[in-house]
Amino acid sequence: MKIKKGIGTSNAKIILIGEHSAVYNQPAIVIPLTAVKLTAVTTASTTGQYIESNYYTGPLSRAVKNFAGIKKLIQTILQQFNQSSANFKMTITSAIPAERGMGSSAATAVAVTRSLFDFFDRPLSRHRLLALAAVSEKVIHGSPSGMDAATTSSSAPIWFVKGQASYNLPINLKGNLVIADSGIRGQTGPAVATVRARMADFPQETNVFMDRLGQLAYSTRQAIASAQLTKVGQNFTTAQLILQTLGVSSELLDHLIFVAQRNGSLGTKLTGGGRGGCLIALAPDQTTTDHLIQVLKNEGVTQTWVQPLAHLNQAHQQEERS
Ligand SMILES: C[C@@](O)(CCO)CC(=O)[O-]
Repeated sequence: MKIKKGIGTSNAKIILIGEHSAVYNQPAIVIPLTAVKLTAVTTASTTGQYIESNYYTGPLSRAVKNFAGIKKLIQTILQQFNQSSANFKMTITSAIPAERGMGSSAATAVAVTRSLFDFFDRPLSRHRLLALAAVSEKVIHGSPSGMDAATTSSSAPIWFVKGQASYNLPINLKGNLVIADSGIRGQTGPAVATVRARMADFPQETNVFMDRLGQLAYSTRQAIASAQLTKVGQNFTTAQLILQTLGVSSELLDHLIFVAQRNGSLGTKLTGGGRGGCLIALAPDQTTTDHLIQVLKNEGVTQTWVQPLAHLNQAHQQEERS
């Protein structure tokens, strides 16, 4: 007899521009890293509801802390299916490092939702998928823009504005995006809370920064479409200065970004929630890419990924509109 399996997958995500300002309805440009995947597999069981993953292994009922959002998501889906006491085992395997600004929590929510819908043979619209992913993302920082789930569930780059993902993002760039893990956990929740507090205390000044980040997203969109790699790089660097001023960078990130700039990067910034996690650097060619990776590793970077920018154009052309 064939054993029933519910399978869900998702990708890592990298924010090119628009972290934090997306929470305040400014546009963002976000790409999936389709080579860095997360998979959730649900199978039938006779012994309750069991989770096996890097974050938590054990009965679902006992999951706490960093698995609380996913626990709430699973319970919400089971409730909607009238299957609250269904027995199953879910195995989550991930190549996305946790808490590094690469969308690990949203990717988990997306793959878990897809896996459960597949297991119970239910159709899943994109709209419903994103609404459910928000259930767990809200537990993490209260006011998710939704762009992490929109991107980790996609295979094409996204122009994200006011909760709406658009795949109409023409890309005409050569060179490489180098992604480097500082090795320090990012802190999306505290970073979002810092910006929220700043917005409450200094609304006018903080809104100026948000507007500027929004303008940089529009400018980057234009530069991406018209092969202006240098302009994209300048925008990355300007965005980093604003993110630093907002208090979401860190000494280590600032140092690594400085090193990348000194070694051929056309523009370098943190990516994701910040306070740790990853940085992105724009390399115009393979020699610069290899050099950047070497110098960043010499400075203690723990892991690097390279996204060829020309591939983003192909992904855009095969864009999904489900
Ligand atoms: C910091 C933030 O802008 C991106 C986190 O990857 C939060 C969000 O958009 O939900």
